[in-house]
Amino acid sequence: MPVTQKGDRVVLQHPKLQGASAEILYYGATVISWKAPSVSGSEPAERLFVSGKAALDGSKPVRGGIPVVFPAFGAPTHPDHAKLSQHGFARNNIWAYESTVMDNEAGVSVKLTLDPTDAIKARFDHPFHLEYIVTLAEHQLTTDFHVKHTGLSTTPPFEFQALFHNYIRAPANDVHITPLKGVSYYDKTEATEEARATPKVESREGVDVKKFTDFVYENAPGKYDIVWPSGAIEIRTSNLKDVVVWNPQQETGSKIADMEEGGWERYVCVEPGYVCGFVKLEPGQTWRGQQVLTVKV
Ligand SMILES: O=P(O)(O)OC[C@H]1O[C@H](O)[C@H](O)[C@@H](O)[C@@H]1O
Repeated sequence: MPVTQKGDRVVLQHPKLQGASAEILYYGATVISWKAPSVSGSEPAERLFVSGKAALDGSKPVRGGIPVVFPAFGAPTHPDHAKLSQHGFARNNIWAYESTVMDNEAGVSVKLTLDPTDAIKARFDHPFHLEYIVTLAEHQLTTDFHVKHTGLSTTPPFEFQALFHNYIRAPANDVHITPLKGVSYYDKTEATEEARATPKVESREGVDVKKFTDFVYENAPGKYDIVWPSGAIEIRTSNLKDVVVWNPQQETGSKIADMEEGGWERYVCVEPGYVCGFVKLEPGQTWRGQQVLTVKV
């Protein structure tokens, strides 16, 4: 069966390619596994990092995979988001499985949804409907995030940020991310609020994460290559103008309670999103953000 619903997750299996699969937890609609073969046709291998200490039981957001960040990135900055926790509520609420959207020789695709609960309304009282479509193809995983304003025409618009927090499994000390040269970014590792709010310009041809990195690139190219000696992943995006590159290295990684020992050496987070400024959604409108992850080697 290409789509199997289990207790806490839905599992996608490629209809033709034995072992190519994806697993999505209902908690947070978090993709916690994506297995894809290399281009040369090797056995499908895990492409995402999930910490061995990650909670998968819904007690806290998953440390790894692809958490969905909505409606606020980081500590909320919008007055309307003041009651929300870091990265918002999409990643720590239970989504509903809606349907299998596609099931053919090319791949398989499912849709999950999230609507306001009383607990969400107490912190973010806006009429919305979220849809998340995850598509598994031979060397690809696509995630589509749709935000709909479901209010009547007289309802005020609402504002949000959105981001796919990809933990890409890769040897962190050997990765390079391109092409970000010349792109402005905010450096969240700076000690003062003023320095964090002052844009810098990326001067490197290929960005590495050999030291603690938490950079928010604004108006980035939208297509990124993450390359290391034995592998490469491409991320193509639509409607996601910014990208965050994060790796805590030992300096801050060792302080993260649910990070496995040395985990920071095994991934790089390359996170496309709309996080500088806010999307403003009018009643009846739907906003769509998409990424396509492709194994290139
Ligand atoms: O620990 P979390 O809430 O999952 O956040 C993990 C990381 O997410 C993003 O990459 C942010 O830019 C980082 O500042 C943050 O540390």
